[in-house]
Amino acid sequence: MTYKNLDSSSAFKQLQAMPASNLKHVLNPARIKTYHAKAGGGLTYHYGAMPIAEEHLNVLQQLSEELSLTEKYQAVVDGQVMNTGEKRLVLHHLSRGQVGKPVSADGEDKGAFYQAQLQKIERFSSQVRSGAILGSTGKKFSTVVQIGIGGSDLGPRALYLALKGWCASKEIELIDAQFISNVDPDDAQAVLNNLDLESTLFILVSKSGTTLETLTNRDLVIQAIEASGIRGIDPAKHMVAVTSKTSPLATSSSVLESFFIDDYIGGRYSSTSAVGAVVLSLSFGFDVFNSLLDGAHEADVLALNPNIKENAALLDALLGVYLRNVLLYPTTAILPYSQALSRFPAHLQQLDMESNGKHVNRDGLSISYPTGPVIFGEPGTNGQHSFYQLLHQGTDIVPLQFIGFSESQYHKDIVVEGSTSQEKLSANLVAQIVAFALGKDDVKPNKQFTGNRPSSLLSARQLDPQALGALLAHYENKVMFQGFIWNLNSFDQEGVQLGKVLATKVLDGCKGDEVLKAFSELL
Ligand SMILES: O=P(O)(O)OC[C@H]1O[C@H](O)[C@H](O)[C@@H](O)[C@@H]1O
Repeated sequence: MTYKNLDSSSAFKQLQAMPASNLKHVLNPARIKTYHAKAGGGLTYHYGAMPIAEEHLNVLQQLSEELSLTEKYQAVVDGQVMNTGEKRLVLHHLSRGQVGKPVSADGEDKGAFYQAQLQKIERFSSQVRSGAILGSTGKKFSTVVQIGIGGSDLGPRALYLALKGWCASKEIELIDAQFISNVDPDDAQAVLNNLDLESTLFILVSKSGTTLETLTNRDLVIQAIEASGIRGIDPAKHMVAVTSKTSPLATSSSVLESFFIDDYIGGRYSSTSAVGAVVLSLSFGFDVFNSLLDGAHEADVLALNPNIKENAALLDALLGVYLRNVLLYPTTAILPYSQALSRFPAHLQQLDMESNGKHVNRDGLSISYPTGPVIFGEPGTNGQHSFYQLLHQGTDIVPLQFIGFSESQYHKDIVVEGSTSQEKLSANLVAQIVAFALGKDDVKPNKQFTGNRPSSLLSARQLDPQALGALLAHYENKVMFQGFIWNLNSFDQEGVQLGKVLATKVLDGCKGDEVLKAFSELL
């Protein structure tokens, strides 16, 4: 298996020498019907509006082989140490099914460990949902509140919002979930204001068990419960923990129950582990969460295929690198035409930018080509009335990743002027792809659309648990493959440490650091 920097790849040099296809000339119905690949969970990845032709795809296939991309993925799922910075295995795929060989570490079978945690979560969540486990004053739990930040917040929150409507439409009994993440006390207070504490279960989630924001919010919540004056209420009976066995939280006796993850699942990859399992199983029931795992596993299996035309995540990764490293586009927008995916772009921001926002390769050596793009996004059509102006006519070209579904979740809709709202939503999505690709001439310069602006589309019939699981895994695998292409270690995040260290110094009175002191006096 070869590890080398992208700029030493002969396929990459070949790609750089090839002119891009102009979408204004190549986009046609036949191409749209041909350029797609299955992405699992009923999802399809469409790449007809990418500025490439068969020649580019052939060279991208060579690039994939030259850089041993699927072999590296195989090494991940077989349990090799692929997080080189922290010398750890990378096992998030195993949290939703076995893709490679059985993996043992720390003297245990890791697949069995994740399964055992899932079984424990299944039991606990069904006992809470049935009322077999009650709050300390005898009330049934009707709300759960996840306290966590980063990967312990963004993914689970995005998935909760994504499935709430689908579950309601299936008449699945919902336990409402809320989230506290920011150390800004107003975040916790805004959630606490509307809670009936007697029927609330808090889920304290921190893999490390040391994150300042999360521990502070835990204390804030405990104090609020103690100060509530509710007779007989016991904070310990209203809190569960999700953490790693080695964390300081693991031995805490002040929780009702603990669920475990381990150091081999990074925070931003932890939505399919206990980090997402507890809140989603409590809210929707374990079966819904299990279907999400099935969709993710299906996408993981597809991602092993060495044929890039049959491997949506790999192809998306390669096309993304083409846009970033050959055409030198610095950003990517995530545009879900689904209100339920309102927090999905925020999750992808962490997933992508914390994984691949790196300037040294996996061996710690400087690299001289661009790596991860800036990721941002909002649901359509809202974004159309906001930042799409720049996307259509700005001086930077921003590659676009559309996500869309032909059916709504609730199936409640109205016909106005001959079309349903869902049809209007889909029509807008299609219109945008074509407008970006083909543009429009006009005698007035300010009304001209230059076009040739690339996009892709991930689509499915409906945003259901399988499609959502596959969507999540698609992006995790895309980011992983891009990390391999850039020769990065995508699984550590040293870039977030400096700010944490300096914030501690500020809290300690800056200890001789004049600049920190000067700034801290401003607030
Ligand atoms: O789950 P925790 O250990 O509390 O970590 C929460 C988050 O904080 C860190 O600063 C990392 O940048 C994130 O990757 C992580 O997800």
